[in-house]
Amino acid sequence: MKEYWTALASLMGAFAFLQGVLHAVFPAELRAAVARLLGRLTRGLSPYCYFDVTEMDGMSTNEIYDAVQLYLSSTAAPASGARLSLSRPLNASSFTFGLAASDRVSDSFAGAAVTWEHVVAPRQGQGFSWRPLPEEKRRFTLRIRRGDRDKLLPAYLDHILAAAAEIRRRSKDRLLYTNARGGAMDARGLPWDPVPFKHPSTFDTLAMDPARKAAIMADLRDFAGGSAFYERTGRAWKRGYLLYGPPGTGKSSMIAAMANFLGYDVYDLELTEVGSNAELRKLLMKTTSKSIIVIEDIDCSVDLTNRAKPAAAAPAPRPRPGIDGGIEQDGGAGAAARSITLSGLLNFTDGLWSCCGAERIFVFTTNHVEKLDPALLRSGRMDMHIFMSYCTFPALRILLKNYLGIQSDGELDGGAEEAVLRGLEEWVDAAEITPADVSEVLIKNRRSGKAEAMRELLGVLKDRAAGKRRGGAAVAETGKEAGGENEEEEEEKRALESPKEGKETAGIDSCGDGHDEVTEAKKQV
Ligand SMILES: Nc1ncnc2c1ncn2[C@@H]1O[C@H](COP(=O)(O)OP(=O)(O)OP(=O)(O)O)[C@@H](O)[C@H]1O
Ligand SMILES: [Mg+2]
Repeated sequence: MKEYWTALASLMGAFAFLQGVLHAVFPAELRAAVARLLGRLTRGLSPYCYFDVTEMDGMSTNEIYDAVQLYLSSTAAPASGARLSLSRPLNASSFTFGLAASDRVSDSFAGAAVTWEHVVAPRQGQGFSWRPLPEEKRRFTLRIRRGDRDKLLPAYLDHILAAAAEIRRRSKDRLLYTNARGGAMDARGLPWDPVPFKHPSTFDTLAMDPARKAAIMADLRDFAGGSAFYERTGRAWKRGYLLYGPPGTGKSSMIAAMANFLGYDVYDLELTEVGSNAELRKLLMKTTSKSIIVIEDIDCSVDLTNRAKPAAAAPAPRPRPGIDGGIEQDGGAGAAARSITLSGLLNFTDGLWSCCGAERIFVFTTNHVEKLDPALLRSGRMDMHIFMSYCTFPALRILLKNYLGIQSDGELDGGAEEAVLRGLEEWVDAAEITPADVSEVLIKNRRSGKAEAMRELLGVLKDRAAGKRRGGAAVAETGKEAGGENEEEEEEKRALESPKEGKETAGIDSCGDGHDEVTEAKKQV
């Protein structure tokens, strides 16, 4: 036994000596070349071929990497002993399984077995870069048999991309992206910050006229399933919606309902954070398909009334980190080139750049549609103009259902409650109350029981209608003093005599078929 240990020790000594000599005699480059050659030889003899899916593709993120990660976490079977990393993004409702570094999972497709390995290596030396890169290099390596290559590629990758898209759509968690960093990119080359989007608004809870709601839902359904139609007609697969109306009528709630209905992510584009048309284009290019790109309060964001000249009166974008990480100063000679113009925005929604992805919806909201440039409202840009009106009786019924659980008249106890409901029907239009205000009253009083809550609401409606009537009379009086009443004011006064006749109609105007005009909120008072 002793001789055995002595022989082993001298063998190891000889090996260490030989290694020292090799290192001294052969330079590092030569040794690396030999290692590469050996690697190539063994790969040449191997029955498998390998494909790397890296996390970063040059300076941008690789969509296939994200898709593979999502697909593997839900479908592939971890090899025995594999380690899965578990994570849950802040506020997300479910866990995400990921493959830990250097672990493998197996999968099969079209009768062929494949293996995925997750390889994580530290990034060596950042080198020169406009922005910091992730500290680790990550990639998935796909191993398939040489004979299966034609059968699997590209069909297997298409399958993974489709499956990942479906998983994303099914998952309850939408993502809400914001561009709070201006155009500055993060380490993965994205100018958008995602947070889980869990807005509970749906078309069921949205208070608006059921016929109009059904029309919007049908339009969205047609859009989402319209891949063949858009291809056949040569149209870009995108659609624009303009939501307009007073504050608190449900414009933002409608956007959330749209996202939840279609299973799309939402990009909330803050125009005041965007310094130039070029930056706007970059933001657009970094949005994914199946998404809703929202610009809220478009009339307040930037001055968009003149196509030709840059936005001189626009709120000045604040100094912010530029794309290359430096601080951009606004003002001076380059300021004009660094502001958003109407034509820049039109290109964003309608120009060639708007087609750099598919299945995207643009939604603009405003409280003052009359302030918008007609060019922005032209058909093809905003295909559907949706007026979000004050609360009507059908909308009020939905709020009564949401907050008090009143589904139908049959649930009301006979005379008294029924009478209050009829009172609500009679006064709701004249009160010109927003669904937000109705919701407030119902939330405040819901603990006192439905009868009491409805009575409170009726009181509020009557007070408001009386307030409007007083306001209207004062206007009429001023008119008289100024030289006589005109016919319109006469009519207004007459209408206020009876609340039922003072009614605001709401309209949806689908302009996709060539109508140019915005449906105005017609006040028939
Ligand atoms: N049509 C509606 N249906 C259901 N709830 C509504 C509706 N409109 C408003 N609400 C309620 O009022 C709140 C405010 O509504 P929302 O933010 O959607 O209004 P908005 O039209 O976007 O207002 P703003 O113009 O000020 O942005 C919502 O959280 C929701 O609870
Ligand atoms: Mg809003």
